[in-house]
Amino acid sequence: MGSMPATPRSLDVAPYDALLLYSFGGPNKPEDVVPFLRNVTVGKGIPDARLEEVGEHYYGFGGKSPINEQNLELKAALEAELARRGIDLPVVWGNRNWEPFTTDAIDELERIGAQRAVALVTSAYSSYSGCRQYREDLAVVLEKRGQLDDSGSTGVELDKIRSYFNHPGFVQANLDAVADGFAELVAKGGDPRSARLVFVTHSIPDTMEAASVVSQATYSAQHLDVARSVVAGLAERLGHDVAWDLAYCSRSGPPSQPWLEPDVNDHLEALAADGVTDVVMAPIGFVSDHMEVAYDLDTEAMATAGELGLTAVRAGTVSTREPFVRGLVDLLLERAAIARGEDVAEATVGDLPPFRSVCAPGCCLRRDGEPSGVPALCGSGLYS
Ligand SMILES: CC1=C(CCC(=O)O)c2cc3nc(cc4[nH]c(cc5[nH]c(cc1n2)c(C)c5CCC(=O)O)c(CCC(=O)O)c4C)C(CCC(=O)O)=C3C
Ligand SMILES: [Fe+2]
Repeated sequence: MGSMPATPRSLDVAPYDALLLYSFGGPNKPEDVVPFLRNVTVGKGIPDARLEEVGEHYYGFGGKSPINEQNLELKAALEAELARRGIDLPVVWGNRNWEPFTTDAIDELERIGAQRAVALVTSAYSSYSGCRQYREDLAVVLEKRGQLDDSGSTGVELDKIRSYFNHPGFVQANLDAVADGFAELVAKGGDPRSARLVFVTHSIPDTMEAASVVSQATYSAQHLDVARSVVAGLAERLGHDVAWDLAYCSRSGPPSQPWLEPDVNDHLEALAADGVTDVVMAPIGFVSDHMEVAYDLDTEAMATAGELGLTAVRAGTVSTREPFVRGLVDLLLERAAIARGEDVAEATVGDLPPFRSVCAPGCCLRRDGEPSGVPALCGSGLYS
């Protein structure tokens, strides 16, 4: 992966007095599934048939998503890494769509006396779904609590760590996971030289993809950048090149609405038709093995691969891999230095710049040129 930029030297987290680990949330038991799906889809125009289908995915796993336990593991790993470096900073966990909800997390920040916290969202890429929606939910919840005015929060102040898809820690952890995936393929009797590496991420509507360019490069371009970095590192480790593609999973929305393609199942079919026999799927779009991975990849895409007679392996997500967790703490220190007005080197790998710590006007809207009218924190203005 070439030269790795040095980690920030200062261990100063001022002006922050808490880290908010901010995630999507998921159901813990069957009775949670419908209310959770209602929270996720309010005002989104997702067809009922799709919702029933997604509900079945959750019921198939006992009505419980693995995402909450995975976030607790990440929280524990972050706490351990902070302690290892001698950094004293409480970590508070909250979710947009399930318990502990955003408002619970803000209660907790108030309880511990936090004045200014920094949010780390469990989405590495920038788009409406991975960036602005998190920022909007923070603002809307503060507004409901009567803690928002034109200048932002009147309670605990909240900043955000930049989209970290091209941070060395995230890329390194993905490279390690893909290399492990290739080792598993070999153990299964596959041929790493002829295997196809299929990077996978969550599909989004084409309109959301187009709007995501304001954040410095589109959602798909961000993934291609990570993919190229991982492929370069993998070729070094394996001693030969590997052919690769980017495919998408978890499409929803009406069929009339175009979303990013190819779908991973269609893509596996096309590969098999082309004579490919071995595949490694790498879910670089997700930070842990939550339901999109457990169902859409491990259940559905693996079944497709089986029907096609492919030897297939699903590589791991970054989850609590050491380079990822270390990188997140580096990003926290970087963000703190930026908040203090210091000149910091923002580490990246690949061809794209470090993404902004304070989102630009019009960044990551749902659709191009359509301001939502919904306030959002951590940007250049509450309604920009
Ligand atoms: C880019 C992206 C990420 C990655 C970034 C990030 O991690 O944030 C992500 C993550 C996740 N998506 C998740 C679940 C769902 N996403 C849905 C719907 C949608 N996702 C979208 C995009 C994304 N989603 C979009 C454009 C929609 C259409 C509606 C809308 O415009 O918002 C729906 C509704 C039903 C359906 O349509 O599938 C569900 C249930 C879970 C929880 C999994 C668990 O429980 O383990 C997680 C981590
Ligand atoms: Fe989603």
